[in-house]
Amino acid sequence: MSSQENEAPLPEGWEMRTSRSTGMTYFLNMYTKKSQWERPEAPADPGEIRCSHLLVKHAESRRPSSWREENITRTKEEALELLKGYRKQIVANDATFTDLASKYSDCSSAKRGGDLGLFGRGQMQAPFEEEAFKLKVGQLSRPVETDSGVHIILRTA
Ligand SMILES: O=C(CCc1ccccc1)N[C@H](Cc1nc2ccccc2[nH]1)C(=O)O
Repeated sequence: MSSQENEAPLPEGWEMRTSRSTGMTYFLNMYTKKSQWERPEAPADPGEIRCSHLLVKHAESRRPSSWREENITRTKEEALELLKGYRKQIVANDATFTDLASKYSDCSSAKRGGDLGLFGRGQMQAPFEEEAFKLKVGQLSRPVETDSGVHIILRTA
């Protein structure tokens, strides 16, 4: 075992193993149970994560309609301003994410406080996935734009 292998701690979610057949060191992703020979440089991809989101749609949204508003006419800029206001309230603890998502999210997940359940890569629109998989559990994203509108995302698991 070279000195390099037992030096700096491994990124989160990885463990070092020794192959029973070859005695070689390999690295195991503790979430997906996938192994690799190369020493990982980044935290292990969790495979699936769980998030809630608050979506504010606008006139250019793919489907400018929701349970809240049959015909959504606000501009993208107005949507972003609204969303920043909600984010500020949440960060200042003046309101909870669940409460604001339930009241104001233009996604059907509003009925569940914005909860989208567990999802893996390849299931959500790319900008949403990219931001969501960067979040640590409990972390709230900055505003993210998708074809659906503008979102803030809370990673819950
Ligand atoms: O696509 C859905 C349903 C999403 C959902 C997933 C899992 C559980 C519950 C809802 N709603 C769209 C709005 C929308 N666009 C999104 C893009 C990314 C993530 C969630 C999104 N929600 C819409 O209503 O136009």
